[in-house]
Amino acid sequence: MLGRVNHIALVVPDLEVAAARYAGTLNARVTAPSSLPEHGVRVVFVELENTKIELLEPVGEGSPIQAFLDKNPSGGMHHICYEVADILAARDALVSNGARVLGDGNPKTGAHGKPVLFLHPKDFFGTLIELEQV
Ligand SMILES: CC[C@H](C(=O)O)C(=O)SCCNC(=O)CCNC(=O)[C@H](O)C(C)(C)COP(=O)(O)OP(=O)(O)OC[C@H]1O[C@@H](n2cnc3c(N)ncnc32)[C@H](O)[C@@H]1OP(=O)(O)O
Ligand SMILES: [Co+2]
Repeated sequence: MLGRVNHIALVVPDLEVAAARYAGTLNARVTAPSSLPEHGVRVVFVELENTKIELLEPVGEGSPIQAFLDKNPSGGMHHICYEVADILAARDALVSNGARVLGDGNPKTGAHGKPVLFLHPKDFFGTLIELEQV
C-alpha cells in the first residue's frame, strides 16, 4: 500500500521566520508561501533530495493545527505523508481493518493538487498520517 514518504510536516509559530531559517541557516531550497484556506493552513515546502519538509502555520478560525500549536507553542512535528497509488482503495482497505479516516472519509485536494486523506493519530502510535495519491 505505502509508497515513498512524500513529506514530513512541521507546525511552526511563524512561517516566514521558519522559512528564512531553513533557507538561511540550513541553506535549503524553500518554496514561496501558499495559503490553503480550505485546510486552515499556510505552507512552504523545503525541497530535499529524497522528500520534502512541509512547514505549516495555522490560518483562520478553526484551523485543524491550532490546538496542536497551542499545546506546542514553539512548534513541532505534525504528520508524515505517505504516497499511495490508489487513495480510495487504500482508504477502503484501512477502514475494513478498523482504522479511522478523519473528516468525512472522502479525499480532499492537498497542497500538491492531489487527493489526500488523514488517519487518526491514535490508530498509529501517536503519529498523524496523511496519504497522498500520486
Ligand atoms: C492537506 C493540505 C496539506 C498537505 O500536505 O497537502 C496538509 O498537510 S494540511 C495539515 C493540516 N490538516 C490536518 O491536520 C487535517 C487532519 N487533522 C485533524 O483532523 C486534527 O488535527 C486531529 C483530529 C488529528 C486533531 O485535532 P485536534 O488537535 O483539534 O483534536 P484534539 O486536540 O482532541 O486531539 C485528539 C488527540 O490527538 C492528538 N493529536 C492531535 N494532533 C496530533 C498530531 N499532529 N500528531 C499526534 N497526535 C495528535 C491530541 O494530542 C489528542 O490526544 P490526547 O491524548 O487525547 O490529548
Ligand atoms: Co501534509
